[in-house]
Amino acid sequence: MKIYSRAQIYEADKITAEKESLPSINLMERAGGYLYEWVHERLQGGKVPIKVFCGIGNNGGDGMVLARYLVENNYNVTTYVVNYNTKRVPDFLEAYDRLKSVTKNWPIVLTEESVLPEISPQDIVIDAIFGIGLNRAPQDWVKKLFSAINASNAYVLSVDIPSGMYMDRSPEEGDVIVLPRFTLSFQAPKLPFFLPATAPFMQAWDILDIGLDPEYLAKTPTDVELIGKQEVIQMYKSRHQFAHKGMFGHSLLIGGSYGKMGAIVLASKAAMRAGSGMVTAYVPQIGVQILQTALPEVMAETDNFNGKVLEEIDFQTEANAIGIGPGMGTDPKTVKAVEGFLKAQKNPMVIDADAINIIAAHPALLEHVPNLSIFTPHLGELERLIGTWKDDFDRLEKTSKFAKTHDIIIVIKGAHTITTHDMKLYINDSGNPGLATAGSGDVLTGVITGLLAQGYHPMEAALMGVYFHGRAADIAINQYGIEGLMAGDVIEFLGRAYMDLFAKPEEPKAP
Ligand SMILES: NC(=O)C1=CN([C@@H]2O[C@H](COP(=O)(O)OP(=O)(O)OC[C@H]3O[C@@H](n4cnc5c(N)ncnc54)[C@H](O)[C@@H]3O)[C@@H](O)[C@H]2O)[C@@H](O)CC1
Ligand SMILES: Nc1ncnc2c1ncn2[C@@H]1O[C@H](COP(=O)(O)OP(=O)(O)O)[C@@H](O)[C@H]1O
Ligand SMILES: [K+]
Repeated sequence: MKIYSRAQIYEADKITAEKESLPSINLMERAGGYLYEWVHERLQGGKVPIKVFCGIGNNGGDGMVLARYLVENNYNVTTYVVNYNTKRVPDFLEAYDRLKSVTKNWPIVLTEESVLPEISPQDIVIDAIFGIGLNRAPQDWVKKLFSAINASNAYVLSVDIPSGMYMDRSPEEGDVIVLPRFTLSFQAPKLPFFLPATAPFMQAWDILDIGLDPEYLAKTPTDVELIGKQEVIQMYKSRHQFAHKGMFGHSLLIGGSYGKMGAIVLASKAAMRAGSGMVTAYVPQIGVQILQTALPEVMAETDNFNGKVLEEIDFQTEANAIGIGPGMGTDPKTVKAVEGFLKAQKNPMVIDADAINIIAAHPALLEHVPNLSIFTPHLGELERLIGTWKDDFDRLEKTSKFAKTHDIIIVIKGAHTITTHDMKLYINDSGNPGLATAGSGDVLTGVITGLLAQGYHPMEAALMGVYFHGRAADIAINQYGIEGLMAGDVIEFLGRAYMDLFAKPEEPKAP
């Protein structure tokens, strides 16, 4: 699913109005009408007090239209104009006049001098104060209103985006954002809904299709995309009846060290479950027995030393894809081995954990990393690789520039893992906090390597791998719960994640 920028949303608004040869107030009427339908479906005429807070821009206009419908349908509504600016936009003013024409209870105008209204926990608050147009800090009295809404315990419904949330920067000290129970966002989700500093404000949300021009939406390329089942189905290649293991590639997982063999065991097993035809693990000698006992399906290769870490990376396996890093450690001998290994590589590979740390500490090695290689850092590893950042948006910009400069793919792991390549961002839509457990990153490395070995393009392998990893965890928590989930369980549910791609949605239960 595409995620549009603010400029693209404004453009879509404009084109829609032009194409339909209708004044833009009609689009606002439509948006407000859909908001009303959503609210009415749930309230069914109930007399709960509804307080509609409207700004003086287009977001406020949407709120005014909703308020008018509520008044016309005899709801118990009080409307407020949060008059944070003297420049009320024309469509807002039109929507304001239309509301005044249907009721004697005109909206209450709030200014810096006003006493803010009492909001009780029994109220429903409609937050239509700021939309995607917020571009500077609101005045203190407006922030006080946000805080009062948040402190009220009322049910808060935000229109389009919680007021106070920016489209292009994370909150800073002193910022206040409305914390809604639900957000109804127009047409498509917005980027901050998925970023660590702002996603916590999106406890529940849905998209309201307000009929923006489908042609514009379809043909406009976006810098950001949300990757879910529909996108992954299009990448997936099914197997034919006469398939044999030679067709699905040989994965080589390099890593492990004394006390950390589990990481490479998990990665190797995950590569098998992801569908790799064959898997070999390249581990220090002390790890061979552990690996072969744990995973009879996986072959082992080892170096010519007898130490606790890899001292050499020199293998016979003719691998279709290599994943390096899990459990490897950063011993100086291993660093030397990785240097030698990287210099000999031509094909894209998966670079994780300590392999990232080694490259971060020796940036000259980046020059030897094959193009389209997939780095899978968590935030700590990412910071070592690219340096610090100011906020979530700055991190995305710096990471995508770094990936572009070195022609690599970077998978920024986290609650919504974001993959970047060629200045585009792909946000993953699966996964849950059960994955915040030791070893789940090693599993991801195995899955992506296994997909790469099967001939998927590195971008497909990265996006599908992240999706299946998260989806497997989503299915697995039905059995293990979020707290109980372990990395190994995720591997066991990878097959179910594949099957789920084509699962029919559940039939509605008979009444
Ligand atoms: N396609 C869509 O998504 C549609 C969007 N519409 C609505 O339009 C909204 C965007 O409207 P606007 O661009 O008018 O913006 P907003 O209504 O979000 O903001 C209002 C205005 O306040 C100004 N402003 C920003 N920060 C301020 C601050 N701190 N203090 C004082 N003034 C400030 C801005 O310049 C802006 O013009 C969307 O969020 C949505 O609710 C609808 O009208 C219909 C269609
Ligand atoms: N709260 C969360 N929601 C969804 N996915 C998560 C969450 N926390 C972590 N993950 C995922 O779990 C994995 C953790 O990887 P990593 O930090 O490398 O763990 P480890 O080093 O223990 O293997 C990543 O794929 C990450 O995206
Ligand atoms: K809002």
